[in-house]
Formats: sequence, structure tokens, C-alpha cells
Amino acid sequence: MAGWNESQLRKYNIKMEKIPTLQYDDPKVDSLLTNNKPVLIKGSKLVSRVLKWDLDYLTEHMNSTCCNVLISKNHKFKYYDQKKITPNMTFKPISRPSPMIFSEFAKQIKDWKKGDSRLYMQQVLNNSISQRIVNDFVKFNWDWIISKQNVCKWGSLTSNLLLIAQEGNVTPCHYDEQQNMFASIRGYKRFILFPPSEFECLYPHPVHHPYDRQSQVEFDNPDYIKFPKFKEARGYEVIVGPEDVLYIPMYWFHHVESLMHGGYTVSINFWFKAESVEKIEYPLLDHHKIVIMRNVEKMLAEALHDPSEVGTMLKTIVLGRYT
Ligand SMILES: O=C(O)C(=O)[C@H]1CC[C@@H](C(=O)O)C1
Ligand SMILES: [Zn+2]
Repeated sequence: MAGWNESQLRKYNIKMEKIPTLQYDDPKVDSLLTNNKPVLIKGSKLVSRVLKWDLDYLTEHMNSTCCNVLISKNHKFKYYDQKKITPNMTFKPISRPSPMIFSEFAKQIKDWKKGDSRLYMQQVLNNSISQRIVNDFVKFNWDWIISKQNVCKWGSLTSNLLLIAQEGNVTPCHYDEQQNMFASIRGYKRFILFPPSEFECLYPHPVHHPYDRQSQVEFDNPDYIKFPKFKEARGYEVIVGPEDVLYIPMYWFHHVESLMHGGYTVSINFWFKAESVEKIEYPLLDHHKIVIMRNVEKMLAEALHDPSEVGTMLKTIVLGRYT
């Protein structure tokens, strides 16, 4: 019995294949990881000793800790970079930070009624959290995850994000610039992943926009006039359940949703810097091309002293000359 069913998934008009699911000791796991290919890994026991991290336990041990909570008028929690909001910009994000102490967050989740704003806790785990949480943190299967970090020659572990979502919460499609091992502690999450080569079908916002790295396409109501290639996007789908670990390769786009009617979910991710020493070899990999495009946007904005002129100059370079 899977513990979930198709009726709990939001419906999108996207072509999707499955992501391979392998046992942690299957040698194919390392070959997928080292080739930047997603894989769902079972049996690693990465977070098995913290399965007790439910709202009651965390309230008891994080009670008065102030945590980073996002609040949204709908079910979407689209990340934005505060530092990229300029004074003359009219930017109205769907979700916004609303820091609160853990016990308040837990209470609002429990008392939530349809129509209320939704909440999503996304709290970086550091030693300012309670001693008990720190004690639990050291019980992760560090030997296993460090062995993966080494076999893939990833850089340092930069952070762990503790994620507590209400059922049905959605993190819209975006990519990150770090390697990610994503572990589920409670509940089920559906991931739709797209390789970096799908960049032109997913239309991420310009680099200097606060929504940098986030797709402009509303999956539940795509604007096929503005984003015609979205029709051709080919994704990969996987359901991540308790104790599963999903490898999300850097620069792979991902849409994440906590299954509807599945209760709240508790997850934790492990973000690693990319290769410690990544020598660029040819032919370039698809994610290298995203890095190059990002550098072109950054360099042009720097040279023009005005990010709003970047699009005009790129059109001048391309239209009628490279098209
Ligand atoms: O781990 C990542 O890369 C993310 O995007 C996290 C931020 C929101 C989380 C979610 O599960 O909804 C996933
Ligand atoms: Zn992400």
C-alpha cells in the first residue's frame, strides 16, 4: 500500500516520466549521482532517528524559537530574493516572510481553516535551535551522506533547511545552484523535475529579477501565448515518502507539492556546494550553459549599469543577426 493515491496530486498538463528508485546500496546510485541524474534512494536511514520530529515534539523542543515562516494568500510559496527588489520596482510577491515562534506556527497549523492564509516553515537548522534538536541533528546517518559527498566530490555542506508544510502547499518550479539531497521525515511530497536542457521551455525570470531562478510559468494556468515552448516541456515525476531521499541535481528545475489531504509534511534538505574543483571539460554539460547565460546577464547589467537595459541589448545582438 503506497500510503498515497493519485487523487492527492494536483493536475497539470505536463508530459512526465518516472525517476529511478533504488536501494541505497545499489551501485547504480553512485553512477546516477556522479552524472548529475536524479534518483530516489531508499533504505539509507539518513533521517530515521528523527522520525519523531512531528509538530508536538518540535513544539516541546523549539517552543519559543523564532522561526522563518512564509505566509501565502494561496497555496503557492514562490521564493524571492529581497536584495533584488529596487526602490522604483513595483513587486508584489504572493508569499512573504512572517517570522513567528514555533508554538504559534504549530497552533496556526492546527487551527487552520479553508480560506485562511497558508503557512510554510522553512527554517535553517543551526545551533541557535534548542539543544535537543542539536542532539537529534547529530543522529542523522552522516557516514552515509558524507560518503555520497565524497564519491561525488561535492563541496561543503552549506545548510539544512527544516521544512514544515501544510497539506497542499506548493513550491513553484525553480532551480538551485547547489547539489541537494532532500529527505522526507513525515508525509508525502510530489516532485516534478526538469533537466537544465528544458531551460527554454520553463522561461525563468531574468537574473536581476527578485524571482531569479524561478520559472515564470504558472503550472496550473500556463500562458501558452507568452510561454509557447512550455507545451513541449518534458518532466520527471516522483513521490517522496517518509525516509526516502531524493537527489535533486544542481540546476535541475523542480516543482514541489505536499500531497493534498495528506496532513502536514516535515522534510529536511542537505545543500552542498557544487564540485570542489570543477574543471570545465568540453562538450559542455547543460548546466554549464545556464551558468554561462547567467554570467552574460550579470556582465551586461554590470557594463550597462542598468539591468533594465539588458533585454534591449540582447535583442539588438540577436534579432535579425542570429535568428
Ligand atoms: O530543497 C529545495 O531545493 C527546495 O526548493 C525546497 C524549498 C521548498 C521545499 C519544498 O519541499 O517545498 C523544497
Ligand atoms: Zn529548490
